[in-house]
Amino acid sequence: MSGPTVGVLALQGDVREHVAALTGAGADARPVRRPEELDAVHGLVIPGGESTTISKLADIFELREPIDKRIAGGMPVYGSCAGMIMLAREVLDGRPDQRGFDGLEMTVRRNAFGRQVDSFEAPVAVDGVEGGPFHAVFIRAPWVERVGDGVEVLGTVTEGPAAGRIVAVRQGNLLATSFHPELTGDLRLHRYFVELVRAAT
Ligand SMILES: NC(=O)CC[C@H](N)C(=O)O
Repeated sequence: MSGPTVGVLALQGDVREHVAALTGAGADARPVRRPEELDAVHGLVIPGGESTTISKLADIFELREPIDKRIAGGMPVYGSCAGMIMLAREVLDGRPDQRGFDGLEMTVRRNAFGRQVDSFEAPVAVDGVEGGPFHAVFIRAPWVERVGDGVEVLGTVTEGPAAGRIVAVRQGNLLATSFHPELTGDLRLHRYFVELVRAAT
């Protein structure tokens, strides 16, 4: 059986890595830059990168409204790092003009881990994903400061100065992680997402 068609929002960020990970996870993966390309996919990944830039380009490429509509219609979306910020209803320490999609009922803090741990790696177990903790890579990552009703916390940092911080969440078909599984060759999270897309299609 061929896999579901999954797009990667290709405005800015590590698009190629997500396309490769999704392909490895069995999806028919492709970049999405135009509304017509969005129409052709059953799920969408918002990559890591720079959320302020992605926000600006989403308006310029006229993708904001179509993406919000697809989210409202139940399309599965997975955001990693900047993608998590783009999927949050509220952003702390964001730029005043940046705006996310109508995504998860949560508040994220941008660049939350601060200078000392700007970039770091830590084991993170994700509920629903078997095989032990992820070797999670954080690069100027956000954390989740508050979750609303209906948002499931799937993973927290378990050691070091950031212990206890929420870094993986899910609300219905929306999934977000502070870290970048697309950079470590661990396909489990992309497989989990591709299954979600398959189930929703
Ligand atoms: N690795 C990343 O995606 C970094 C996110 C970036 N700091 C932002 O605010 O969008």
